[in-house]
Amino acid sequence: KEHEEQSEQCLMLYQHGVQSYLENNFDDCINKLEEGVKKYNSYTKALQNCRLKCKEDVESVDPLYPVDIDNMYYYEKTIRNTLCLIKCRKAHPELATSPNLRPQTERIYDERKPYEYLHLCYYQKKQFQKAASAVFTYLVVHAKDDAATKSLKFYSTLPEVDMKEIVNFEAKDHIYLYIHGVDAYDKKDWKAVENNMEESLVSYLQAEEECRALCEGPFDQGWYPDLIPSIANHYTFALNCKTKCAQQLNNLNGEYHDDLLPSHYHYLQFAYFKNNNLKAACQAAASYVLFYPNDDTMRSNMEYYKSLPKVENNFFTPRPEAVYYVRRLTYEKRLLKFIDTEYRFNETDGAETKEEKSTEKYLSSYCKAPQLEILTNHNSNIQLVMDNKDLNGTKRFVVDGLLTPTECKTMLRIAQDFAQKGDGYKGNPTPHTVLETFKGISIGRAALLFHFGRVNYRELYLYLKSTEIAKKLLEDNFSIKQTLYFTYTHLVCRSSLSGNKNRTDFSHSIHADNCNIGENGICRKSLPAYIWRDYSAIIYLNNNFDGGDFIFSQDMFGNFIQSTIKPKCGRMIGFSSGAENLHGVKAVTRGTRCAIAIWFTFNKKYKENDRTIAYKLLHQFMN
Ligand SMILES: O=C(O)CCC(=O)C(=O)O
Ligand SMILES: [Fe+2]
Repeated sequence: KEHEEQSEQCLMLYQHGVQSYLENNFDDCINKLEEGVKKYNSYTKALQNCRLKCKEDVESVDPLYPVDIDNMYYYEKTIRNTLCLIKCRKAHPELATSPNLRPQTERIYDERKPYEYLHLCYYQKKQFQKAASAVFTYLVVHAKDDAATKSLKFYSTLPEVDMKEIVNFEAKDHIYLYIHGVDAYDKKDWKAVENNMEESLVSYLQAEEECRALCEGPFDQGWYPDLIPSIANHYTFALNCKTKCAQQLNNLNGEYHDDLLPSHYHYLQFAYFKNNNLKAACQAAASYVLFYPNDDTMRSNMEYYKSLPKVENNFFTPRPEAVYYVRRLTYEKRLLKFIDTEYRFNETDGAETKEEKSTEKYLSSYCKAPQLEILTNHNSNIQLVMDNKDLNGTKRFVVDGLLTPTECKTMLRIAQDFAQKGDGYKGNPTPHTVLETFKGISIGRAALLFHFGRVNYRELYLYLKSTEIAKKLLEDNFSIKQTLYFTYTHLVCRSSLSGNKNRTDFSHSIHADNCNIGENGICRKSLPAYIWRDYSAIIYLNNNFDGGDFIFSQDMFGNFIQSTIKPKCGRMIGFSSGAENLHGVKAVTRGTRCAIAIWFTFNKKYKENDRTIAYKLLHQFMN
């Protein structure tokens, strides 16, 4: 259909291509996938061009009034820019009919999925060289893919395949220019280094602008914030996307070069020096140190240049594009850091109300979320390792293997990057003991960070999935028939502030999760305790710290310890939240101990609404 959305078409072409492959229809597979890639690339190219051109166009127009009041220059520009974008879209057939690609479509093409099948179809049609290049293109983005690696190895043994001719079909211009530049450097062809590196630099910066332009797409706020917050939210979302562009560009055919952009200046300063262009050499050196101010090698190069008779002080002016780049980068980093640390979504409203300070306030208007059924299909590596008897009590158990080491690392990364001091405990950074800091990130905050693009969908998915498995394990082990609801979920880390191994205080003193132990030892099920909690689960993520054992205790002072559980990645403790399960955490005397703590309730009123929002956001994203 002619008017079918571009996004639909790209998606369909991919799906049909894969289907054709499965049906052994290899010609059709090649046609569909090639066409999909072509369509996607020409669509994104057209979109980038419009956005970049319009931005440039509005810069050169005089404003309607000669004085800038109330930031009106800025808004006038956005209004002009919008007009320009509308016209530009109209002028491009592929942009006119469909405003935007769906995230699912973007993911398929950005992750080079078509090449995963395309190479197999090329192979079947005996187009071996193309097959090798296609699988190589796929490998550039999926370096660890086993099947693809094996295929490339196999193709390279075929007599029809010339290893030197294997190319990355999706390489941006700077990739091969840079590679040629490095080759020229090895061959001491300084003029060629100069040319290739200068060209590569221009291409790199251009590619980065294009990538950034693609980030200026739509953003579903999901609710209706005021003018300023909606500008801020949308901008943050785009900004976060933009900061990831360098990552893509630094992938040099599968090898990741963190310093790809600055290294251009490194090569250039040397080439210019060899070509006797001292001024250009000094400028390149000065540009390099903008990125790495403390680089000893470059500093001493500059000292050496300074000592040369013909060199003047003003030679050491960094190049304008480098100055601009580094300034922008610095500002953007500061802004994102500010957002990460200062945005608090959880003002407290007193412990008597619900414990959860709901994300709902910020993402209101979300209601019924479709459940993602895949979530509870867990692997069979989970094993019961301790039961009531082993733990000396009732309604408690320990399982291992809930998370893999990689999954633990992912969760730890979220905690490291985004946990806030005292989260879940009214912002108190040391709620349990002054000798440790306590940081947390609730499922609600993770969902918001995902919404703003700071946490990716795999991470949020893992957070949800692991906690869903915990729920299933509780239900199975305790044969729970009633509907059990999540009431609060947070990922918390406790970090030691004192190396004293003889500490006698607790990281978390002995308590029950749903009542308050009084002087008389009786646990009162009244507010401000979290009386609605019925079950508790703790999933551990690491063991590279000292202390931090979990204990079940008969008394509130820890004089009669019933059992001790050492945290480790993938271990989970499940127990009922009442006085029958007094427990605590021994002091953490070195390092950081992270865990996901989850509470459940039978009382629907205390259901964790943030979780519903998280599902809804994830669902939207995946569809
Ligand atoms: O982190 C743990 O092992 C237990 C934490 C705990 O008991 C709680 O947060 O209520
Ligand atoms: Fe507890």
